[in-house]
Amino acid sequence: MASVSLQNTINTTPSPTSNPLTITDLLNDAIVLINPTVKPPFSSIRKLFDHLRSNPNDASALNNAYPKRGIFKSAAIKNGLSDQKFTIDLSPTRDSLIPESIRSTLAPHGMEDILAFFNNTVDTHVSSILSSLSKIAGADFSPSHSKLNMNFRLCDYNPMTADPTSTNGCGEHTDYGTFSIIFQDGTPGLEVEAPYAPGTWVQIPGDATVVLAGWCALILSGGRVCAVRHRVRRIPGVRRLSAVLFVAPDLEVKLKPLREVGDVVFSKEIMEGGIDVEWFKDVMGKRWRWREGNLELAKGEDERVVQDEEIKKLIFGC
Ligand SMILES: O=C(O)CCC(=O)C(=O)O
Ligand SMILES: [Fe+2]
Repeated sequence: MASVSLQNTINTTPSPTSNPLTITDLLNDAIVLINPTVKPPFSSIRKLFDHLRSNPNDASALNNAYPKRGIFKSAAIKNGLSDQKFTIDLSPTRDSLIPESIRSTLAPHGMEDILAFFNNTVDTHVSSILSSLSKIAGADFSPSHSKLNMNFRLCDYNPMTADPTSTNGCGEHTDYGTFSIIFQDGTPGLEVEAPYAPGTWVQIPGDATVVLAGWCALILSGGRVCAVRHRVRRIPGVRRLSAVLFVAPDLEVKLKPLREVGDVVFSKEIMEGGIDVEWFKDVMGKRWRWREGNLELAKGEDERVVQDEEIKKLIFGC
């Protein structure tokens, strides 16, 4: 993505001196930093996580509103190998399934503020980001995003997990959808891989709000938009909160380039439009739920396969 405003405070691993590229070179085309008009209500986010952890009945009632996957995920309490974080996964659909009685129980614990924040962010930012992506792609993204397929995620990188010493907050991955907006509470930890220097991780300042693109944007744009790998490193003993808005194409959209392909070679399946967003989300979802500790793989499924490698095979055919 274009026009990245990067400060000198961004550090890379390995250190910038060992790399001939400047920081701007490293992340240009990868992310955009925005100055959001609406700030996340981090005190409400903290309150809601604390409430759900100390009131298991309310947590179960919330999860029963969406029994397919649950809403409050706390596998990291028991699993020291998964991502060491708790999450609350909301969406407009999930929101509409939460019974009034649970909503009013959770309202004083931050829920209403949080939903209002996400709805406000959608109204303020989504269509302008879709227009920017359309410009970069040279193709209109709005028809494939007419229903606004979105998810709202809250993350709590809490020191009180099964492995308090682990630095793994969120393993490296690329989001499946079109773009994600990541809001942070001021605590660093988010790192982005430089697209033209694989293996070089750039630390994003903790107060930055970042827009990064996912696999669907790369495919729809014919390779003109980068899908950006990122991860979160935990600082042991330090709590970090984030709020993420994920935007993806409508579920029935065929995932193929909207115009002729740029410098990228896509698999036959992609070029023929054999994969739709719903199927792709399902395949991706299985891997990320495993990484997050919320899914056991079936016997014979290879736990060592890295999510991004599997997905690259599907998209690029090798
Ligand atoms: O917490 C963050 O800063 C990023 C989380 C993330 O990348 C994700 O949940 O996909
Ligand atoms: Fe992500």
